Amino acid sequence: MASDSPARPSGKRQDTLDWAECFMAMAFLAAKRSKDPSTQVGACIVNEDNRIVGIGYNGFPKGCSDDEFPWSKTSDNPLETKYLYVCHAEVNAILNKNSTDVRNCTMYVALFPCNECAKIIIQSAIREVVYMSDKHAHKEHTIAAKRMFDAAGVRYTQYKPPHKQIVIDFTEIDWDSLNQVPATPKKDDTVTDEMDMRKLSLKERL
Ligand SMILES: Nc1ccn([C@H]2C[C@H](O)[C@@H](COP(=O)(O)O)O2)c(=O)n1
Ligand SMILES: [Zn+2]
Repeated sequence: MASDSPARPSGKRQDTLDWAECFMAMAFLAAKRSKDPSTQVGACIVNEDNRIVGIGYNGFPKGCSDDEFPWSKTSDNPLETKYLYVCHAEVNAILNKNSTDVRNCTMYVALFPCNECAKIIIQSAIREVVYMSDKHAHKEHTIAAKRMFDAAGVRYTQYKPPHKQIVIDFTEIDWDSLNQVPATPKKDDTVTDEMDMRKLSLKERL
């Protein structure tokens, strides 16, 4: 009798993330890099073989310092708000692509794309957008984006996550070995190795 007979399950893990959950989680993880104090958006582009070909989050363009450009939402002077400078997550994900193009790909994104991103999504031949939140559905930029997606044949579907949270636990694999510091360094010891520095600060916290 074959060992992988349906009558005898192989014993594989059942509680893995499915593709959609995994890619949406990647988008949310990328969003953690955003310096925007009010809204952090991430996007993850996946090809037809379920390979990730681009990831991005909202932020200022290269060379435009996060510390110098404004993060405000409002100001008497529009030049002092973030809106004139920030690159949206969707555009960054497309620009960050590690393949020739993103033709026929699917974009997973935390927030429904605006009209400007929709134009770029369409022109780059992305075929599907899977989004989590549609909180700006009533706004013109979303209505215009949907109008363009409908005309261009880009499908968009809201993702309903099966779980409210996914926990990433750094202690799962080998936390103990990180905490094994060979010897307690004396106060005046010079620690040069980056990992040793981490061990030290971990140990200090214990
Ligand atoms: N689909 C979207 C929508 C928005 N963003 C970015 C642009 C801003 O950094 C932020 C929105 O700021 P708020 O007006 O909520 O303070 O999110 C994006 O990347 N993709
Ligand atoms: Zn946008």
